[in-house]
Amino acid sequence: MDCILNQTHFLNARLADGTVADLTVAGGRFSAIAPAGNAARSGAVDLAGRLVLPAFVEGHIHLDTSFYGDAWRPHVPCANGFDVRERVAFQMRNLEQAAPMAERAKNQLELCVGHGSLAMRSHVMVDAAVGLKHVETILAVREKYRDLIDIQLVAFPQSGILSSPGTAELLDEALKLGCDLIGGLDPASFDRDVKGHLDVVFGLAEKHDAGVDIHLHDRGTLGLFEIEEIVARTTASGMQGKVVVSHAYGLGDISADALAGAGERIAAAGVAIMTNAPGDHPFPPVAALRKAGVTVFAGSDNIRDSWWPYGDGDMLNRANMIGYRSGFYEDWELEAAYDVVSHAGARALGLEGYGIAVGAKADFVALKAEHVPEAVVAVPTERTVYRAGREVARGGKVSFLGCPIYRSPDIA
Ligand SMILES: Nc1ccnc(=O)[nH]1
Repeated sequence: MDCILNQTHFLNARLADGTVADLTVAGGRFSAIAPAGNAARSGAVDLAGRLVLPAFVEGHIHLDTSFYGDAWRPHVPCANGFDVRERVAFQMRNLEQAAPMAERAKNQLELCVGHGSLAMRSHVMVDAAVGLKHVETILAVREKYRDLIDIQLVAFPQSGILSSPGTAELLDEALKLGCDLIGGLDPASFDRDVKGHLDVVFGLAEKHDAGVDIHLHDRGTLGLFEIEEIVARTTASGMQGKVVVSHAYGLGDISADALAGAGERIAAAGVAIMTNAPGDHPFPPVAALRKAGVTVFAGSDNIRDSWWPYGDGDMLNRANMIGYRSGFYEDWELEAAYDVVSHAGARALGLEGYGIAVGAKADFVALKAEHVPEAVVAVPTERTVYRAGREVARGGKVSFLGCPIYRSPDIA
């Protein structure tokens, strides 16, 4: 195979709208999409009716803290109900004996690419104890893999901001080093100072023209109150479309009336909500929020780390979990579950050139399914993943085909 082939044809691609098309890729982007049977055939890849979807969007992961690919670490429950501090203590104890962070991050990253994600957002912890060590390591991993996957990094204050003196300065530094977004963590229950916490977060966002992505585990009306504070700040600082509340468990256990008003306000502020439909936690009502116009997207979150032993880096499986927990049965609902791990994720992350369209990046997955609803319920494992029109993974494994393609100059 010609590794630096600039133009490629893909024949007989089944698109999400049910049509079968021939796709032409030039310079890493789709240059033509025509009804099947029209493309030039020499050197073409026959997709034989496989469903072609844009690569999935892994919208929330922790590349620095997974044990995936390392020794199995049995889960240790919190002593007295969910407690972030306990989870972090467990994490730090175990990380001391774990394989080097770059190696664990690579294992996780290849797991995600293997399943068809070619864009991701990773939170990377910053606190007084670890300083910028995690950020520096994950920045280097991102650089190494930049031609394979697009990675956004969030400077994440895992030990709070006000309760971990020096963290605000470290977050500032992390943004200077190359993090794209500023994170946050339960301003009420963790730092016990919603205003003080958000002052730092939005202050740094403004200073660095960075997006915001806040971890919010706080439940019920406390969680809702914090979301409303974030919504107000977003509007006041003109940051519509650049702010995310991750987890937002509070939206999962409030009354329908409270939710209706909140959904409208969240949508109006352009604040997106990330959920992974986590095990036994209440989670945001995906259908109701989407109906209100909120961008709801998803991520694996933790993969085999201190939080839980689950996680497989497969966003199609995540769509299945989200659909299952949401009680989605009809085709349009299954399509919504798929949207959460694809187009909605692209919108939340502000990705340029996403989709199967002329001019879009040729980052896609070909899989054996009749259509999107079937893909969501069947979660086919037989998939081929293409980055800029070149095969990079097959059957769940990154397969570089021995080509030194990742330095080729025509990949943006
Ligand atoms: N779900 C979470 C993962 C990692 N850190 C957190 O605070 N929360």
